[in-house]
Order: sequence, then structure tokens, then C-alpha cells
Amino acid sequence: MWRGGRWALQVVVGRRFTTAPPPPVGRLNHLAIAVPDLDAAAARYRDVLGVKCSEPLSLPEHGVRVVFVELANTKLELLEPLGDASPIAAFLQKNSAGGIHHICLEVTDIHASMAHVGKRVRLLDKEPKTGAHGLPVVFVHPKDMCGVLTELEEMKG
Ligand SMILES: CC[C@H](C(=O)O)C(=O)SCCNC(=O)CCNC(=O)[C@H](O)C(C)(C)COP(=O)(O)OP(=O)(O)OC[C@H]1O[C@@H](n2cnc3c(N)ncnc32)[C@H](O)[C@@H]1OP(=O)(O)O
Ligand SMILES: [Co+2]
Repeated sequence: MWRGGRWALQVVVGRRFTTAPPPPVGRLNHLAIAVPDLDAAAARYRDVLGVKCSEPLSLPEHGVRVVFVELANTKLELLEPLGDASPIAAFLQKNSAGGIHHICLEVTDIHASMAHVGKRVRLLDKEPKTGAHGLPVVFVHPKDMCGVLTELEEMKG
């Protein structure tokens, strides 16, 4: 069916049109927290809550320095700005003490998810980038996801 200048996949099932179901979304891979001082934030989580923190990892291509806090059912991603163009620096200008920055959901096929999701919401890149885990990631604009910046990360298998 031709809709809005694009072919929309329509499967006829018993005289009722349905659109292919979205590719599956799995676990919450991480919840990211922007912080003004990564070392102080990691020490706070480690010393106050006694949780395990990774060594800091610099990701200049993303403008961040990160520490992962290991939890029983997911991870926290502590994010400090790295470089002048860091998206975290812009976030901290509005939230000086830091705050919840994004969530990351796992998908099995990021291109399939992008093709489906990209029809309905704004993806912030045309192609996936390589994230902190060395896996493909893409972001959905927060204004299109109930005010929450949403990262999709491909987890094969
Ligand atoms: C990938 C490596 C690592 C990993 O997990 O592997 C990471 O997660 S790195 C994380 C850092 N990278 C990113 O965040 C990339 C995606 N982010 C962006 O492209 C920008 O930050 C963007 C487009 C979300 C916001 O851009 P900007 O900071 O320039 O702000 P705007 O003024 O354009 O914002 C428009 C509108 O959105 C609101 N906003 C901004 N950031 C967030 C946020 N994190 N959560 C919720 N809402 C957000 C902002 O307040 C504006 O709202 P308005 O009502 O118009 O004021
Ligand atoms: Co992330």
C-alpha cells in the first residue's frame, strides 16, 4: 500500500490489514546518569552503596567518559562530558547537579528495529554507531519517546 510517499508493508489476514509487528525489544541494558564529576560519582556509588564500578572508559567519539555500575538486573552508566561538543555538557547546563540522561534497551537486530521505529519517531543517526560495549547503538529523540532519550543496543544471540 502506498502511504505518505512510502510503501508501507501491509499483510492481508482474513480481509483485515495488519502491519508487520515491531522487532522484539529485550532487557533494559542500562540506565544512564549524567554527572559533573565521574570519579566523585563512582566513589559515591561504591562507598555509599557498596556496588561494583568499572574502571573509567573514555569514548571521545561520543564525547563522554563512562563508568558502569553493575547491578543484579541491569547496569547504571555514569557519564561525564569529554570535550567541548559533548552532549552531556549541554545536558549539565540545564541540570547542573546531573540527572537521569537516557535508557538503553536491547534489540536483536538494530537495522530491523531502525527500519520499523524510524517510520514513527526520529532516530538521531542514519546508521548505528559503536557504543561503549563495542556493539551497534542508535538513539531516538527524547521528545518522541515520552521525554526520555532512548538508546537501542544490538545484542546478538
Ligand atoms: C553510545 C555510547 C554510550 C553507550 O551507552 O554506549 C552512550 O550512551 S553515550 C551518551 C551520550 N550520547 C548521546 O546522548 C547521543 C544522543 N544525544 C543527542 O543527540 C542530543 O543530546 C539530543 C538531540 C538528545 C539533545 O540535544 P541538545 O543537548 O542539543 O539539546 P536540545 O536543546 O536540542 O534538546 C531538545 C529538547 O530535548 C530535551 N533534551 C535534551 N537532552 C535530553 C535528555 N537526555 N533527556 C530528555 N530530554 C532531553 C531538551 O531539554 C530540549 O527540550 P525543550 O523542551 O525543547 O527544552
Ligand atoms: Co548509553
